[in-house]
Amino acid sequence: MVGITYEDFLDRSYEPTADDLVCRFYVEPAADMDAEAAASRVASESSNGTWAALQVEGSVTDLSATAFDVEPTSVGGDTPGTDRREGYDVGVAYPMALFEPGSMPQVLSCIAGNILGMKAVDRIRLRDCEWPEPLATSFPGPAYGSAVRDRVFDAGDRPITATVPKPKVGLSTDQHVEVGYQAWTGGIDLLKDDENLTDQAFNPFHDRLTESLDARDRAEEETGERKSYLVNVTAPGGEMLDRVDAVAEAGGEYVMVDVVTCGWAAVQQVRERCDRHGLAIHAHRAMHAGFDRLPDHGVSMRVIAQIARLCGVDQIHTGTADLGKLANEDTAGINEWLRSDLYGLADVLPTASGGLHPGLVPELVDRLGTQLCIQAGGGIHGHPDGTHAGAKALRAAVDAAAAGEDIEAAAEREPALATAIEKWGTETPR
Ligand SMILES: O=C(COP(=O)(O)O)[C@H](O)[C@H](O)COP(=O)(O)O
Ligand SMILES: [Mg+2]
Repeated sequence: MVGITYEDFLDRSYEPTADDLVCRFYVEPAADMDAEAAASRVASESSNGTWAALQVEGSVTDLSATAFDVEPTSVGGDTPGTDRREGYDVGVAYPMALFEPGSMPQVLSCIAGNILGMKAVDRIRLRDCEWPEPLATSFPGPAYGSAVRDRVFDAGDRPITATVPKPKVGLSTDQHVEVGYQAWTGGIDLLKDDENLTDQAFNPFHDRLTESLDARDRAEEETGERKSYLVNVTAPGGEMLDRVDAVAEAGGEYVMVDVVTCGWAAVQQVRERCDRHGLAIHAHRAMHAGFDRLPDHGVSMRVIAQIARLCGVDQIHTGTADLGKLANEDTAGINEWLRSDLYGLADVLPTASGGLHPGLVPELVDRLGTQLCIQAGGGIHGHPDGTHAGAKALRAAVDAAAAGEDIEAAAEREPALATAIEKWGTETPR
């Protein structure tokens, strides 16, 4: 390895082996770099090289990555707030031995580490990964994935439904639980905490957990349907694991984790702890847009979803295929990947959320299919007749879409749905 320079990390004739992790990047070289030099720097800095030629005494294991593909491409310009930009599609192959099996933080410190801030490139985005079997199967993957529809509920092939009480923070425990009860008895499957509700004085975690699960039991008895609660266990370190244990003790079926703000090491710990208890994991992706919103930089939502699947979440937010209030990246394509075979690891049930209401359900199901969790907050609690009516409206819209029935026909039977359609129509909110 004596005298190795970054040019040594480019080989256009290299053919990735079955054990290589292949990453696809979008790269805009710095003004004084050509595309091949920039691609070499990406492969170098993300594996075992640096900016300087190295003088190494003795032999070291060669863990160099190889930039094997550098083709002009362009991104952006097709969605509001993005400009069309010209750059390069760069393929980099990483040898398996570079990675610590089963450690997502270590993997990401290679493939999404220093290179994101490297001056050799003006922009760089990790767009996609092809995970080799030895690396993928060193992670547990989800315990249940889309099987939650049968294992936790009796939902068959219809989308499961969830709601997050609004306002997202500020409701007392009693108010929160009452909203949950009204939603459950109106037909919603899952009560869900919001991303910034954890253990605050106005609504403490343990009170909310036990009282919500009591209300769940009452709602199950009243409706004859199975119900569940996505309680947000997000917290630093051991406290989060204690909260996972508390959910199991209280008779919950799921925990919810803010996976990006927590970090992947924490998600891996939660996955391990949930395994002991047979709990499923719902992944909220708050902060993902800091990585994936710009098409020319960061880490794509596609890759974030891949990481989440390997770490073992059962459900994850992947957007609304542009029907809702938040910017989305290829929801349908990401959902397809989450369903695809990955060396026998379980799939992940995608959650569509963010600005949804009953009138959007037919188009949502048309674009994304029924293997879905459909979550509505404002689209339920903003119903003119309140939460219970809002829940009935969403459930009627979902049942109709799953049965291939027109929403108008369903609205004739369910007045709450007619009211929701009258209020919001089929408009996309902002
Ligand atoms: O609170 C909500 C939705 O509330 P509402 O239904 O009132 O819009 C979720 O946090 C967002 O869906 C997150 O976004 P994403 O799902 O895109 O990660
Ligand atoms: Mg939210």
